[in-house]
Amino acid sequence: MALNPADTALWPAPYATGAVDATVQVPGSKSVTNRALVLAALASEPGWLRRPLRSRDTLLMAAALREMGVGIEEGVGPDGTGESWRVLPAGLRGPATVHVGNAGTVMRFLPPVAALADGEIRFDGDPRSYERPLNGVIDALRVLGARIDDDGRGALPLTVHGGGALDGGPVEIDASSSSQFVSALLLSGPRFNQGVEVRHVGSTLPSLPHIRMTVDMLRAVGAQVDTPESGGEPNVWRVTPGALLGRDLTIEPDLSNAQPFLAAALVTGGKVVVPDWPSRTTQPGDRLREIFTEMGGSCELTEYGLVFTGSGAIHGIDVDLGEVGELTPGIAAVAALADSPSTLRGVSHLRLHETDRLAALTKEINELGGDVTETADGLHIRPRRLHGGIFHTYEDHRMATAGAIIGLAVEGVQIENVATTGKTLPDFPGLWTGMLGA
Ligand SMILES: O=C(O)C1=C[C@@H](OP(=O)(O)O)[C@@H](O)[C@H](O)C1
Ligand SMILES: C=C(OP(=O)(O)O)C(=O)O
Repeated sequence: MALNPADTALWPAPYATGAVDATVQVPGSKSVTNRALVLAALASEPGWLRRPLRSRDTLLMAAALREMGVGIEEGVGPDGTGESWRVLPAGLRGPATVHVGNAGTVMRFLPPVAALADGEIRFDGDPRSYERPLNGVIDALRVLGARIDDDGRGALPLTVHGGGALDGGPVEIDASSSSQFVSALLLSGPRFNQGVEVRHVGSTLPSLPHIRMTVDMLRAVGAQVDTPESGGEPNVWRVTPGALLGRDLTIEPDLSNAQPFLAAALVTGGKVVVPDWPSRTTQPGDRLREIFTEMGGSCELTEYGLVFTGSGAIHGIDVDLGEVGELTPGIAAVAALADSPSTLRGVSHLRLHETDRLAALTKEINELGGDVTETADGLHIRPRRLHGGIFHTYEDHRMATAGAIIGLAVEGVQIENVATTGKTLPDFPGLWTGMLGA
């Protein structure tokens, strides 16, 4: 999936001439879709995913599983919608090549699956995927009995020599650079001969809601999981070996991708409704209800969805985003337009995301006239009057949506490569202009 030259084109971010008032149907969650695909592929019977996200990250996940022998069919489910995938698990096998793009979920969740396959599975991806940490998964899989060839950097590219089964058992990892190391081992854990016991021995552990999402989804397909929250030791997760059920799962809207639309209500003093906002969820984006309320909005969660209203005022915030790191770019964009300074903390691991997000946000907001400084673990943002200019995105979907938020309030912002939003949000420009009534 090489970039095509049009991807580097500039997209004039729409400037809002008034308050937005829109209902935005946000596509399915990347994190839920990619976990559901893995769990369905490892199950002992077929399953359904309804309203799955079809974006670059999830299509790469589906393509990789198909490469390893899993059937994933387009389907019309019992609810009559055509928006379904039917997953038919099969004996996982190589030889196969998996292209991970720059999807953290694909590069981390699939090596354990490949270790269960019969044959050689080669992993490759975008240039940035070579720089993103994978050592936690590679080292752990070796301890658990897998044979992996890599170039010694603990990163892509690599080859997993699947032996058809894996011993499993106890393993220690340092997941301070990505919670996805823990999720990856837990997701395949029920299929390891001895299950798995993952002990995080590093300093901080980011993105805990995403680990809870993994645990919840494992339990929903019949796995037995012991966690620190269920009375176990701190930082230890245990998965018992056993068969997984095929389920019929409707994917929730992606609440992190709802962020730019809620931000639009905040920035323009308008109103945005997101239908089907779940009343209970492990998605980190649910924290936006609290964070964006503190920044000046108000929200009401109804049976229909979330109604979010801006007041016309935008306030700065001092907040630890360690649990919800993927919300940082959108919060930084709103903070740059606020009436007081902000401090975003607990997100040093963002330097190893799609791009170095702390450096990228600092540079791009400052080039529009802002005053952002990087700290050891986050950003200080002092709002200043911004001007138009090019907002570079570094092939990072959340940089592009952050730039679009600023563009609502600042005339003349041009987003480089807005197509990069396709990593998790198909047709972002269409949804954005639709929201603005264009
Ligand atoms: O498991 C997941 O689905 C994710 C976990 C988080 O990763 P990190 O823990 O690496 O930040 C998050 O930032 C990413 O967008 C999705
Ligand atoms: C960090 C992110 O993605 P990934 O799953 O590639 O880690 C993200 O979506 O913000």
